[in-house]
Amino acid sequence: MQDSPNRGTFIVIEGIDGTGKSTQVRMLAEALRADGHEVVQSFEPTNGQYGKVLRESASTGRLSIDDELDLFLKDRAEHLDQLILPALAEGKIVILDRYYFSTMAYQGARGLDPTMIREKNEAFAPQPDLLLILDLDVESAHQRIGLRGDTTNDFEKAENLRRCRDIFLSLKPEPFARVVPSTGSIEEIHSQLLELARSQLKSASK
Ligand SMILES: Nc1ncnc2c1ncn2[C@@H]1O[C@H](COP(=O)(O)OP(=O)(O)O)[C@@H](O)[C@H]1O
Ligand SMILES: Cc1cn([C@H]2C[C@H](O)[C@@H](COP(=O)(O)OP(=O)(O)O)O2)c(=O)[nH]c1=O
Repeated sequence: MQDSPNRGTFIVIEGIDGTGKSTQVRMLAEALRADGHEVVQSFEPTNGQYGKVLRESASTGRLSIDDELDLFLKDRAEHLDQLILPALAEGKIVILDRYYFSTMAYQGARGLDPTMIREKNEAFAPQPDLLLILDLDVESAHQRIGLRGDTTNDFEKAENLRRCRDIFLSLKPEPFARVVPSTGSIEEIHSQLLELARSQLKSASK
């Protein structure tokens, strides 16, 4: 399936909240379209039947860890089936804002073993060709999204995100992963990501 000769290129952008993922996914997709590629951009959790339950749970009360993991897996399987794999089979570039590395990080930070989470995902979800991890300290990321860190809730969120960041950084040795510091300007980071994506596309076409 993923190894068909017409397969496109699968790029994933990850990082904790406020690192600039959605900004960079949009800019990267536009730049690659301007280069003449067909690009599909998407995000997880999706707006599909399982993704909706996950989004609603953020305001209606958090699910049990097992139910949460189960829904992220179902949402991803549906996303792969309906959008990601068909686009790759047609030779398109797919760019995702979050994928199973977010499950490793966030459900891992909540107490599950990231290695177990990875195995459950890789049983059905292909590895991306390029994983771009935007890295920023939790305080700066919080400032960008307007959290001040002066309530107990903010403090707990910060502790949790520090664990997420560490899990993302643990992926650094993977051959398909690149950690990009998200401390520069939006334009600077965009240039770095575009260069990495273009060199991936070049090596894939050899
Ligand atoms: N490199 C950057 N420097 C300063 N602000 C940024 C940068 N990248 C993004 N932002 C701003 O930070 C906020 C969060 O960015 P966003 O792309 O939504 O992040 P994420 O999708 O990772 O949560 C937005 O207001 C965005 O304009
Ligand atoms: C994809 C994914 C997201 N998440 C979390 C991360 C986010 O806090 C939340 C919603 O993701 P997202 O919509 O990307 O939020 P934001 O735009 O605020 O970054 O879902 C998980 O816990 N596990 C996962 O597998």
